[in-house]
Amino acid sequence: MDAGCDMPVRNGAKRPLVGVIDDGTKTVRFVIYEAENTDELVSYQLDKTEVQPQEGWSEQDPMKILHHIRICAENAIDQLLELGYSKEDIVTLGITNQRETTIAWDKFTGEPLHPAIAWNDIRTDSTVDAILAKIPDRNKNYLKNICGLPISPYFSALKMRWLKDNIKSVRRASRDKRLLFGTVDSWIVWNLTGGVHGGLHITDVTNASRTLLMNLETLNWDPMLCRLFGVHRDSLPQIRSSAEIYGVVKNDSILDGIRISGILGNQQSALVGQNCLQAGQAKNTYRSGCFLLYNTGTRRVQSTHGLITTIAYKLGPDAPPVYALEGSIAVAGGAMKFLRDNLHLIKDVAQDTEHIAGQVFSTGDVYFVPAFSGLYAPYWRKDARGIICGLTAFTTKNHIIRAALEAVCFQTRDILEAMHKDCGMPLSKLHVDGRMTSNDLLMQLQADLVGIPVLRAQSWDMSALGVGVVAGGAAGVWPLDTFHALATQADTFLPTTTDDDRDARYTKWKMAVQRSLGWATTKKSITMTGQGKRKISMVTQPSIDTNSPPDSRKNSLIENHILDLKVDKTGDDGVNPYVEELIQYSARKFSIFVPLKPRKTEPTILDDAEYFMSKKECDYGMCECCHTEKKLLTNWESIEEIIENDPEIIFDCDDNPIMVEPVKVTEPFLNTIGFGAASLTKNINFEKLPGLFKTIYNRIANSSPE
Ligand SMILES: Nc1ncnc2c1ncn2[C@@H]1O[C@H](COP(=O)(O)OP(=O)(O)O)[C@@H](O)[C@H]1O
Ligand SMILES: O=P(O)(O)OC[C@H](O)CO
Repeated sequence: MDAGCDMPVRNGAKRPLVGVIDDGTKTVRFVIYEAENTDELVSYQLDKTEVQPQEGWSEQDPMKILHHIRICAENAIDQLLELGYSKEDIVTLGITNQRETTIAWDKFTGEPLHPAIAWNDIRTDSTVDAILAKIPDRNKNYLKNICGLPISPYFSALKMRWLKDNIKSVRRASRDKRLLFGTVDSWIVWNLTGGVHGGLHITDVTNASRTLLMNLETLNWDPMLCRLFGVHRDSLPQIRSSAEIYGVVKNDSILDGIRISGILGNQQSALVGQNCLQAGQAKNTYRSGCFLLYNTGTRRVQSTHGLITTIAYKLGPDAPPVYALEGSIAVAGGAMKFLRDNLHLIKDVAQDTEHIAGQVFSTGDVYFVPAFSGLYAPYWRKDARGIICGLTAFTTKNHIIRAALEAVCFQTRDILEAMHKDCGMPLSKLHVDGRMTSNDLLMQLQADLVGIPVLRAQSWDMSALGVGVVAGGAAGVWPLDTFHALATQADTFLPTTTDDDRDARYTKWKMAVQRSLGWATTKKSITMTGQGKRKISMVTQPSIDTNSPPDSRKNSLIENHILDLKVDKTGDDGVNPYVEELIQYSARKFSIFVPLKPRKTEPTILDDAEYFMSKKECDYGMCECCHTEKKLLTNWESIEEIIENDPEIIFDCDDNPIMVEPVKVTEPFLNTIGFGAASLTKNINFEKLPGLFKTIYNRIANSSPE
């Protein structure tokens, strides 16, 4: 803090103020604290609108996030004025945010290139499969010793990769070196600190550790991971510590001129807010999701039981990183919103859940596994889907709502069991926070179902407090040891069940989880996704039989026909309009996967990196692919093989999609064409080709230049 500042006087105390921006999945808040006082002075909150354009997709409007922050800050500061403070009394700002949610924007215009892809969006399901296909044993934990995370749609690298694969403006921005990627903290800081006029493109270690791209040892972007996921380091933010003065707000908002000195992902922030600053301390935060973090100090513990290793905090550029083991639960409070908005079983989450669920003494043996977007820790099963089981004619909505509350508690037990196995020591008490913890029934159920005391924090919002302390510390107004010395007051809920009771119930929960697994097939048939109609509508000049059903992949093999795969860079800005169409409608199903080098028998991660280096992301002329003639090779033998591998769309080194085009043949049903050095011919039996593929073939064939 600047010495000699004239600080506000309230109740005889002279304390500077710390403002906190808290961008959650469903809400945005602005909170103001007096330094060294853990009670909120004022706060203002707005709900967000989540957009779900397709099943499994979850998007947010990046501009609205900024707008909401602005409104929340203005309203909170209005309240401040009423208390006799002024805006100038806020000496610094901290930012805490939903993690993993990914935004791509244009460095020169500041425009988002796509809505933010939220952390719980599972559109990258098949991207995950494409990556896993090239990893030994399809081992989703293969990268864990580098970045601490399993390969899952949850993490940002998959979302970045999806954006590059699917969104033309993102590819173009990448080609023109205008692309910036970031988690929400980066987006907020860049905009607050000037945006196109020199905004800081930074993130903190805790957020970076959620991308799948940061090396936990070096605390920097890992070159191999960047190549593997096809993300260029130039588009990534600089990784900074969680507590330092990064810069000053430079925009026309009410926050203009205030320093920013703390950034923490919201779960790490809650760990700090709960004062879990010693190795061995843990907290569980119940919000839209639920996240249990266990501080392992400067030791990086690698879980063998489905937990992830993450950075807890790094309190200054020269401070050592502190690590945590995390158990992530995708759906906690989110299940309550589902009961309200989708099933209409309740009207008001806060008032109704406790009241209605409290009218019955048990769930009547009903179990609700809210695996809406798969299951995270410790299962990491993206193929799981939600189930409610054990229904009888006796079941009422009371039982179902109670089962939804219990689901959070059982999932917490799953995590505690894994943590116990990893750390060897069971937790003797559970510190909890988050808005859901205002539900007393939930708290009692939690204690009963895990069998240890549950200690509820005095204030539900530990996420805002955590980064408030950290930002205040970096600005010199909130020494961490003062905070550390504070005993956090808490309500305690003691278990009232026997071990046998709770183990019997837990066994039943595990049975329910088993039933939820494997529900989502990776490749849904066109009928299931409702895409069939849309795809067939692109048929304009069918010249090969298109009557076979579009999803009849089983009969799709043909011999004796030929496709030559080569690059086409015609059309304005280098993108062939048919390629666009392919991308939009069909290419994800039928484009061709193209390793430049023959595959070795045992693929390794380095092969994969090499592949992406050469095809997906090149260093603007420095890599192999720039010298390669743009005709494509594949060693796949059949259309089925292509479909089975669900290949990605292919890009050249300028990030333009590469055309998959049939060769101009004089004899239409030529038997065999050999493999040339720079082109591939494939033998395909058109009799068995699926209708959709024929349509694409014809479309391209008819458009081929003479
Ligand atoms: N009394 C309550 N009982 C059960 N769930 C609640 C209660 N109050 C809020 N919730 C749930 O907790 C979540 C609130 O989280 P919030 O702090 O607004 O989250 P986020 O940061 O995830 O946007 C919502 O999903 C809501 O359904
Ligand atoms: O918005 P929350 O509080 O559910 O937090 C989301 C997490 O940060 C996702 O990892």
